[in-house]
Amino acid sequence: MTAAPAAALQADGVEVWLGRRAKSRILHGVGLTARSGEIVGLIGETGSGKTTLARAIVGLAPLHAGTVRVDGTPVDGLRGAALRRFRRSGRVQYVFQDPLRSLDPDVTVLDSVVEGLAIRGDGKAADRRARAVAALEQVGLDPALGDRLPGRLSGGQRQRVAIARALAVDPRVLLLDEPVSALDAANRNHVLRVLDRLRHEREVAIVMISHDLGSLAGIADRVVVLYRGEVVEEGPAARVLLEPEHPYTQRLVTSVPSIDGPRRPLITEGVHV
Ligand SMILES: Nc1ncnc2c1ncn2[C@@H]1O[C@H](COP(=O)(O)OP(=O)(O)OP(=O)(O)O)[C@@H](O)[C@H]1O
Repeated sequence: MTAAPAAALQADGVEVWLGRRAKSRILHGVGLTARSGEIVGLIGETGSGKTTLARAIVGLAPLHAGTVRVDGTPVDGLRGAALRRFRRSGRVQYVFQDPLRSLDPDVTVLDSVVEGLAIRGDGKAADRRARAVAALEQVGLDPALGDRLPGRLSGGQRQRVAIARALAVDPRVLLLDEPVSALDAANRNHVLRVLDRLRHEREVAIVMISHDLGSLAGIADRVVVLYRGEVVEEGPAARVLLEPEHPYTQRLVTSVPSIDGPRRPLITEGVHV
């Protein structure tokens, strides 16, 4: 019998302390795993530590303890040139909650995606442009929008540009912080369909932080529940969202107006590109 391949992302025992003078422990030994092609929902109330966990995974928040592995290789202890090489490799991509933070307001959409490839040192300039156009098409954006500045796009379009920029470098792991919460229903559904397609086509592991449990019910395979910096429950999306076991998850789920059920079809009409 051959061993199962390592998860694309495996974080174990992640502990993070933050604060300038008086530091407080924000994460208390958190574990998070995502396999290729899997979408994992990360939920929890405001301040539970979701963003901090994503930042710790990409090396933006210091790890006090714990490990982060990508395809089985530890990446948390990387320093100096090794860390720069890992960052440049683009194997883990983090898309901020506000896509404007991921995008330079003075750089056109296409150049912004090209720039992500250039940082990685991928291919010749002409190849990078072709790959950037392909990435925009993959997220359902008309490449004609490539000449626009981010400020002249809708929120949904900007979110897709940020995802295209992250995807262009062929990541193994994509961390998305509230990718759909600020979007209207049509744009939300479009972004969700794009993610669902990409995990199959690109076999990327996706961790999706979201307050929008209805969206997660439609797309996530597994859900991890964070409460005050600890994982209190995790399991298949259907089980966690429809039959939560932990009282905290029960409160979280019942505070949402309606979850129609996992794997409900994503709405397809009214798409704005
Ligand atoms: N730089 C920092 N210094 C000190 N405390 C911080 C810092 N960043 C975050 N925190 C604290 O860490 C805790 C977790 O914050 P975090 O942003 O990870 O939560 P979250 O679950 O992502 O919340 P939200 O859903 O509102 O985005 C909060 O109590 C927050 O105040």
